[in-house]
Amino acid sequence: MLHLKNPSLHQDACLINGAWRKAASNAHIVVHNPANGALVGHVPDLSASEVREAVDAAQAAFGPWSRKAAKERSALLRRWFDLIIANADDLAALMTAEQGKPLAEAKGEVVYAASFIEWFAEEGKRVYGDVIPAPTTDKRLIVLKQPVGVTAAITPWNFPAAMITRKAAPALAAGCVMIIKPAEQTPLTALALGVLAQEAGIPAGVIQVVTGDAREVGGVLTGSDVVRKLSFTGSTEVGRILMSQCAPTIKRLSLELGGNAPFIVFDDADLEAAVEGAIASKYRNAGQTCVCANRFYVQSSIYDAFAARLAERVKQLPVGVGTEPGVLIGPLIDEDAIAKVKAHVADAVEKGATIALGGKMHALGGTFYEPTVLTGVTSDMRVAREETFGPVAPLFRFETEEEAIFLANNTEFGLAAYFFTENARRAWRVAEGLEYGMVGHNTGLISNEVAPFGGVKQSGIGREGSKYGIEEYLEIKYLCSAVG
Ligand SMILES: NC(=O)C1=CN([C@@H]2O[C@H](COP(=O)(O)OP(=O)(O)OC[C@H]3O[C@@H](n4cnc5c(N)ncnc54)[C@H](OP(=O)(O)O)[C@@H]3O)[C@@H](O)[C@H]2O)C=CC1
Ligand SMILES: O=C(O)CCCC(=O)O
Repeated sequence: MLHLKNPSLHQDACLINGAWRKAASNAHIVVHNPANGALVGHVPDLSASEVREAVDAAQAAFGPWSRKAAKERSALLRRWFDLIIANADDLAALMTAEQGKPLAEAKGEVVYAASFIEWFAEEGKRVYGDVIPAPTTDKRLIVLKQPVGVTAAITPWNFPAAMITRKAAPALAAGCVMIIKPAEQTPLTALALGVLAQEAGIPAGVIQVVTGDAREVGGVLTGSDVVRKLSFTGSTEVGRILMSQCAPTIKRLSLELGGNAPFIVFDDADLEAAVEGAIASKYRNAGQTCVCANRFYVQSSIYDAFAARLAERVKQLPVGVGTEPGVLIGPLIDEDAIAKVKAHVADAVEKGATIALGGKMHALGGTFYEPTVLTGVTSDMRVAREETFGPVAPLFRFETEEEAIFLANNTEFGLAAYFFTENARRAWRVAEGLEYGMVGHNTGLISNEVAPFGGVKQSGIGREGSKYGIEEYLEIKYLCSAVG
């Protein structure tokens, strides 16, 4: 049983037009704790017509919200930020219960999630237009920035809070309104954020949270011509479907999709720093982030030393239920996730890889998998091409810088890449040669609210966070005024 200081955060209804609503049919979706399968709660399985009510409410809310002064929207967002920070312990407890990540990591995510609201509350006040010198004296040319309108977000289970605020905060700051559909595994954190948004005084219809069957809800949101933009974080496969569903109404899109992040360790790297960077990048959220290192390319002359040290350090990572003190690796989200990890490891071993550490289910069973290091990994293995989304570090060997860059880029994905070298000239060559939206040099952690997050190739479209993130929610209007 989950005990929260503020029990109102544990919602079993959706936020539609300022009211907390269950499905008229009483249908609901059950939320389980991935650590033990226990019931955590349930949320409405809304019908398409109930989701359409949210779209109508958003349409009605857009005008008044967009006409508020940016400073007034900013103050409301700031209040939302303050409430999230004040309720961080409860939000983290909810998150750990439904998502599984260790409590300290969940609290870290709550603070990270809040940081987007704080940042965009400020950025909203800095949406500047332009005055363009006209080619003739009788005209004045002005560029106005205006909110896109009604927007929708479809978000994943791996970051139940941050993937919502990274979308909602710039949307609201820009003057847009947003309907959010969280993942079915982690809707409770999303609803709790809705409770706090309402408490902050954000008006009815400006932010709404709907839960239900993904295809049905997604169908309404993508099919509506009232919804002018969709922001999605999740798999590339679903991103493709949503992109095609948005085509008939020519919606604006932000897509933050799958990755296959390379992590390159050159022989001139600080080995200890590279090992720590590898742990931070690979084992965060038990390997379930789109920016997690997925392929380790290690230069031949240091391969054995790096593998041995990495295995030694990974062995020290405590695995367990996220509420237990000191745990760093929680369970995977569900049976499908475990099946994928097992299949990737089995495929690698069958094709000649060696298990240096782990490589099997953890003694806790369920969806706990041992943090794993594989050596002797080659390009014909599934781990080279597919995102494992689990705590498995496959180590490939390379000889030259050119080869490392070629191998790193040899994928349809292009989200995050990492490399370790102490050589400044090489650092520039490699950073520029990597076909990725984000590159970490001598670090395994790159995410924060002030930097542009996003990918190239089939990892997505658009950027979130940073001064660029708000542009995704703004339209440019050109005004030509004849004065002569
Ligand atoms: N880029 C990233 O951050 C993420 C990448 N992934 C990758 O995707 C793999 C699968 O994870 P999974 O959770 O299935 O990711 P999905 O892409 O299936 O889910 C992400 C979100 O999309 C929704 N969704 C799924 N199908 C549709 C649809 N047809 N129409 C509208 N919305 C839809 C989901 O809803 P619902 O939960 O209700 O089904 C969820 O809210 C992972 O193993 C990982 O490789 C996963 C999560 C995040
Ligand atoms: O996996 C994801 O899509 C969430 C991104 C995590 C981060 O912001 O670093």
